[in-house]
Amino acid sequence: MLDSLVAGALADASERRAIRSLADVESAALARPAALDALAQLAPSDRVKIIAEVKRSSPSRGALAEIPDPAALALAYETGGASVISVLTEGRKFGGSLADLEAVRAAVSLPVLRKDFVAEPYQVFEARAAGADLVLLIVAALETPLLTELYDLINQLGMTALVETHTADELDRAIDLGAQLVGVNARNLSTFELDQNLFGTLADRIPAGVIRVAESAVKTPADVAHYRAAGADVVLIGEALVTGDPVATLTEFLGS
Ligand SMILES: O=P(O)(O)OC[C@@H](O)[C@@H](O)c1c[nH]c2ccccc12
Repeated sequence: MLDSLVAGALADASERRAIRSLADVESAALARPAALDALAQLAPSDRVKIIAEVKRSSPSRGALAEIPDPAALALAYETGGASVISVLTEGRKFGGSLADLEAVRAAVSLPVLRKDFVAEPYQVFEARAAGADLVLLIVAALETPLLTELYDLINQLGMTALVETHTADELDRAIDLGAQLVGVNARNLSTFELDQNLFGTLADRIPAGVIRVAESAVKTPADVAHYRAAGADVVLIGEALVTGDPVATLTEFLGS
C-alpha cells in the first residue's frame, strides 16, 4: 500500500510539473519569506504540544469530514492551542491538495507541515512555494540516498523535516540522518494496523535533544496522557479533531 501511495503522489507531481516546471517552482520557493522555526515551536516543555491535522479522508478510515474551509479549521486549531498545523496534500486517498496548504498558510501564524508522500525534490520545492515550514519524510518509503537528499534539501530551504518511522531500524536511519524532529507512527502504512504501544517501545532509542512526536490513534485525553507518559513531546492528531469540535477537543486534550 505504501508503494502505491508513493507512486500515486509521484504521478500527480509529474502532471503538475508538466504545467509548472521545476525551475518555476524552485524560484517561487526561494522567493517566499523565510520559513517559521518549527523546532522552537515544538521544543520540549512541561506541557505536551499538538500538531493538528487537516484531514478529509484516509485509505484506512474512509471519509472523515468534508472540510469545505480548511483555513477556518486551521484557525480553530490555532485558537484551540495547537503548535503546528499539518495539512494532508495527497489528493487520491486523503482528499487534500496544495491549495489547502496555501489557504491554511494564509490564515494562520503557526508553522505549517506538508503531509504527503514526498519522494522527489520537486515536491519539496512545491511545499516551500506553497508556504510550508515543515515537510514529512516517511523513512519506510525512501532508500537512504534519497532520504538524505530530500532531508538536506528541506534544511537548505530553511524548513524542518518531520522524519516518520515505524520500526527500530527506521528510527536508527532517522537518527543517523541527524533528524531533530522524529515521529513514530502507530499506524503501519503498509498494513494499516495500529499499535498504540509502539511509541513507548521505541522512544528510548531517540537521543536526548531530539523532539519526539507520537503520531496517530489519539481519540481521547487518556490517549494523549498515554503518549505523554511514554515520553512524547508532541502528539500529531487528525481524525479526532476533524470529527469533533476542534477548539473544545484541543482544549480538552491539552489539559490532559
Ligand atoms: O487521524 P489520526 O489517527 O489522528 O492520525 C493522524 C496522522 O498521524 C496520520 O494522518 C498520519 C501519520 N503518518 C501519515 C503519513 C501519511 C498520511 C497520513 C499519516
